[in-house]
Amino acid sequence: MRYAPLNKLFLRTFMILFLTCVTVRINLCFSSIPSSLKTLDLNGHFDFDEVQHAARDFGNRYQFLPLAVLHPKSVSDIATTVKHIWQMGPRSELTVAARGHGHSLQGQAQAQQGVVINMESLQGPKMHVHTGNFPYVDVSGGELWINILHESLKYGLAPKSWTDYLHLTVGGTLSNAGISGQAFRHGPQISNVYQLEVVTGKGEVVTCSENQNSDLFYSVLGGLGQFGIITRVRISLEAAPEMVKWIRVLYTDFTTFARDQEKLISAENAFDYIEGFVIINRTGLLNNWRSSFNPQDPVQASQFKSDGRTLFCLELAKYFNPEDVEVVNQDIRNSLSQLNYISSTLFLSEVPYIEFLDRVHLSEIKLRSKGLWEVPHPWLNLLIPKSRIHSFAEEVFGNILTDTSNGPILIYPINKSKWDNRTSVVIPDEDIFYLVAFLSSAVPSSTGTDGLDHILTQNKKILEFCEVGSLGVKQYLPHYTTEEEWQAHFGPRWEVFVQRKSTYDPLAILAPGQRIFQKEMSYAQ
Ligand SMILES: Cc1cc2nc3c(=O)[nH]c(=O)nc-3n(C[C@H](O)[C@H](O)[C@H](O)COP(=O)(O)OP(=O)(O)OC[C@H]3O[C@@H](n4cnc5c(N)ncnc54)[C@H](O)[C@@H]3O)c2cc1C
Repeated sequence: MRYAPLNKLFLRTFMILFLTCVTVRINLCFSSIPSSLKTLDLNGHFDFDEVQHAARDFGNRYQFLPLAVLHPKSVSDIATTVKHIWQMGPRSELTVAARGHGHSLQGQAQAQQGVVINMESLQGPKMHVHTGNFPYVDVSGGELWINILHESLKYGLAPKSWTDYLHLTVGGTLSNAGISGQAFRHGPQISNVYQLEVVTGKGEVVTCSENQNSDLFYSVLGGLGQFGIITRVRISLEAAPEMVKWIRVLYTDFTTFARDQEKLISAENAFDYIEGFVIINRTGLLNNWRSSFNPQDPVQASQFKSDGRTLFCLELAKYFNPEDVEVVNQDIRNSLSQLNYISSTLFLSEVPYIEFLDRVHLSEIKLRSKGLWEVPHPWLNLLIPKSRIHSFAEEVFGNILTDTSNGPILIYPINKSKWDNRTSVVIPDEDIFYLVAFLSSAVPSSTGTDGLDHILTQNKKILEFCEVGSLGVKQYLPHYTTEEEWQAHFGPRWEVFVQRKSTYDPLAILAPGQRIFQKEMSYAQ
């Protein structure tokens, strides 16, 4: 009893000393992270001050401030940085996000208090086009698709599979899939890659392909950046056409529209690009088209009324070279004669190939000039099995949405046979599935139907409808916040995904912005 006060005093002193030591250690640990990065021997450099831009993306809704931005000049800069963080082990919280063009929607290319790697500054070997029977181009993982197009066209060649917008990086789209109107024939961009060079979560530089380190190759394709940073890519090419016949026709009946789309994606050589979009309650639609398209029958087209109607536009393209124009015109007439669109709504245009592929950039320039590009983009991209697309269309285009004034809604079918099930991407389990993309823009601080809250509520209703009806829908560019949701997304492939993570990025250093894993392999909240 006599010694009790003394014991208490000793205990208190000990606790104060202990807590002080822990605090100093933690502070030392955090303050030493930037300085330890500063000691790395790099060709490029770290920026610890100008980091705000890396906390933004196209979605304009999520902002996670990194500790540093690496501007790599070589692959070894990336490998050195990742290896350094890997060697620090679980005692450091540091994560690494490769940032392509930052066109993610919910912070997927960001890293809270981590390192963001600005992939566009990677200056690997110059882009190199190989001609011959199986032409291909070797590019940096941070290269923009528009630059690849320009370079390969110098050799009369071009990649086969695209995204609608080309100011995205190769590494960014290959981490998802890369889908556009050519996917029905060539598959997504991840089906058109021969080889990758990857920096894994341990900082190893590995070359992989179908025959070499194939598990890593397929893990990374569609892998949401979880297994490695893509530093170099070999992309398959084909002969590029000079010109494109670009066609639009309208339908009022969804069943007829979908039947024609499905007929076309199964036809041998009907068209080179097949997409579609939904238009609800739009005034003067065909009149607006006249700035870039010519109506086949101007008088009838001028009498067509789009107001108050739900319309489905089939968008087609046929590639050609000028010397073949007669044959191509005949082919197009034949293909169109087998479709059941509203005849007065046939609109045609003829544009250079490059202009066709880079078409969304024109809209970007217009929107930027009006200050409407850098607004919140609450996009929702869904892959819907063919067997459920009719109930989806009936409910979503008939009930949930009352107009399409917040942005385009794309809808088109894709052949599953063109996808490789060894990649990490998750798609519906049917031979044909539809991409439906709600590409909404929100007016900042609006509380009306063009505001963020309204659009998010609509997205939620759409997702709830899919969930309740068990439509077997998969999100493309997926975004979830709980482990249960990620598990449900991957379904039976979850185990493989986790296994791949523990093989290639066991400390969960890479792509923290996807919020699938947390460092040390525990899962996101
Ligand atoms: C206007 C617009 C149009 C679009 N059109 C289409 C379309 O038609 N089809 C389609 O499929 N998609 C489309 N997208 C979506 C687009 O493909 C994805 O958002 C893509 O991730 C953007 O590429 P990015 O270079 O900006 O990637 P970022 O947003 O920078 O990164 C995306 C993810 O990939 C990871 N990542 C980036 N680079 C690498 C790398 N080198 N190695 C490993 N991981 C990496 C990031 O960490 C992040 O997790 C469009 C997006 C926009 C904004």
